[in-house]
Amino acid sequence: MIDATIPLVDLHRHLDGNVRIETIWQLAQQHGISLPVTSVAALRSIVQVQGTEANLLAFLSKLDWMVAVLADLDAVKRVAYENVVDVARAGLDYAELRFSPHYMAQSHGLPLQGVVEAVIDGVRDGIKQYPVAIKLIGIMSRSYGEACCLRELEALLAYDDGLVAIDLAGDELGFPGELFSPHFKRVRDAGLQITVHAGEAAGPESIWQAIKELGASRIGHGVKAVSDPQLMAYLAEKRIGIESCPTSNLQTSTVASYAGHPLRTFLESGICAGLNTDDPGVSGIDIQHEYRVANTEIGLNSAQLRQIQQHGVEMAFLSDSERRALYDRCKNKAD
Ligand SMILES: O=c1[nH]cnc2c1ncn2[C@@H]1O[C@H](CO)[C@@H](O)[C@H]1O
Ligand SMILES: [Zn+2]
Repeated sequence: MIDATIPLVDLHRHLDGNVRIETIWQLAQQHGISLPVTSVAALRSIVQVQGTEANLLAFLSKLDWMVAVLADLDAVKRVAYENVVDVARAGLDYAELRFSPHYMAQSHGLPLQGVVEAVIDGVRDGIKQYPVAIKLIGIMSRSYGEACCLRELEALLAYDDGLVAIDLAGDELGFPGELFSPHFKRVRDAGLQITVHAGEAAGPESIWQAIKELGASRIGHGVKAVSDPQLMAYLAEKRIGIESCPTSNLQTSTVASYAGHPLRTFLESGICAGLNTDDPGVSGIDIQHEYRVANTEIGLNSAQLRQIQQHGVEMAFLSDSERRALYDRCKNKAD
């Protein structure tokens, strides 16, 4: 199902949505943070989504447990490091890990720039020990408003050579993209790439806005694009990459069932769509799970799965030489 000759990538993966349950438990003990449960097993049942949530915001509240235990910068660094280990153990060749410094900092009032530095440090330590390639995407958490996102962006831009792109995530309905036009002007001026969560909770107009006003060259989720044929044609023509995350979409009730996921329609419309995990720790999944459901539930055949895998490499924020190196490494591994 997964082709060993094509690099396996995960481009939409929140590292602050992937804190290990055992790590939450240990950090809570270490820092005297009280949890509403008395065992690791019970913790799993409240941190991981069981079935589906009513909407995006209910799903996002699950991540709060993961950042509630980030009591100091060592904890942030640990989580970043463990994310690299998880990427390697999942059999991925390359991942883009995204994180929101404000979201990670807010529970314990950590310094924003310190958080960015700790994430970069933790990832650097991880890739010294594991044979994976990683790039980082900085997130502005829109749910905290424009002013907070500006501070968050400034902390991220202070380390712009450690990042490949900026994203906008959180409450898409409550905080529409137009509030963040000035922010993305700064991102474009800094020469970073842009991906935006759009068309997940809001409609196709949010995707148009992300592309035309904010400058997104990739879209996170983009589920609602299917209701706008003109947009579908535009996405295909301009090769705007769609970062699909089917299990996340099911768990946030963005789609009612896997069968109702638009991934197949994206492919059949010539759109460059790939498969990703979003918040693997919250969803309790890995990338193999997403390929499996794409096959058995969404109904993609093996040629389509291969195409999806290739799309991931195509839309990765890599230079052409980095992309070639990734293919070469993977080919050597398969030989
Ligand atoms: O599926 C998602 N949709 C929108 N926002 C998300 C999703 N998953 C996580 N975050 C948001 O990303 C930041 C942490 O990286 C937080 O703002 C969290 O709410
Ligand atoms: Zn996401």
